[in-house]
Amino acid sequence: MPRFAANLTMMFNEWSFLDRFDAAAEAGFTAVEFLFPYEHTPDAIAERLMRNGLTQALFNLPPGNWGAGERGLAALPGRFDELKAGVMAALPYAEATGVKRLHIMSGLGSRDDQGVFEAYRNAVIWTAEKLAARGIDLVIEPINGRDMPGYFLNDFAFAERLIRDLELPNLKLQFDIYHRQVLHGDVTVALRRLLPIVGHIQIASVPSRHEPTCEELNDRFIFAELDRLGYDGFVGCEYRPRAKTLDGLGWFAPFAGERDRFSKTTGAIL
Ligand SMILES: O=C(O)C(=O)[C@@H](O)CO
Ligand SMILES: [Mg+2]
Repeated sequence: MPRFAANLTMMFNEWSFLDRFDAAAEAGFTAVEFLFPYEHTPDAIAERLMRNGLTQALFNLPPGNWGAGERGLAALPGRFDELKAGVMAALPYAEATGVKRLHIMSGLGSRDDQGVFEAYRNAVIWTAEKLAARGIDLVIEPINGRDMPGYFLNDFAFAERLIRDLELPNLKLQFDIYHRQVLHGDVTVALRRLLPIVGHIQIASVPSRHEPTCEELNDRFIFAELDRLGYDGFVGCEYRPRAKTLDGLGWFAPFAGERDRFSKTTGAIL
């Protein structure tokens, strides 16, 4: 059974950010993820995780000026110092939450521009090495251009090539099933092939990005396939609820008891 992580940026928006942890645990989630924790202190986030017995599955490194349209700094030549400062700013959050993987967003830019490519490659190498020393994986996620026009990392084959070429043991793929289907399709075969380099998975229905199990893909088949493949990582529920979050959790009901299957202290499957 997949270990689902509620995405607290998209789900449980009926609650204030910190109260979303309590609501997700109450709904049966054992893990959470979100885009950015940086408006809150590391201690405040850690306290909510602890109080609710939740595992922090993932969050993103600082993305630059999000409000001004920036979507990461890695591929932006001339912003390397700022990227490094962002990584350092994220480390106290990683330590407080115990998270084992962080997502680096590439930012906007053309993959055909050599300077942009080199900036991205260097940023990924520097960050992966910095995180390796702390036992944390770095994940990169191809994102489709309909949701994020101009995003540099918009191709699974490119991401795969980079990960395989760099041979950094803690550099992995964030396989967002929603983006994969919009970009290329062939979800199941891609999962089978790429699983050895996958560090995190996310799910939403296609094309609406609402709750899974109701549109283009047979999500239940994919969940069973992840079990068949022996995937033991998290599946982030990165979807926008169609209406109220709790009203849309029918798809999750068969999985909501999973919290009893994991040791809260070791994370081991019981
Ligand atoms: O958009 C997505 O998909 C993500 O996973 C985010 O982390 C980046 O916006
Ligand atoms: Mg995603």
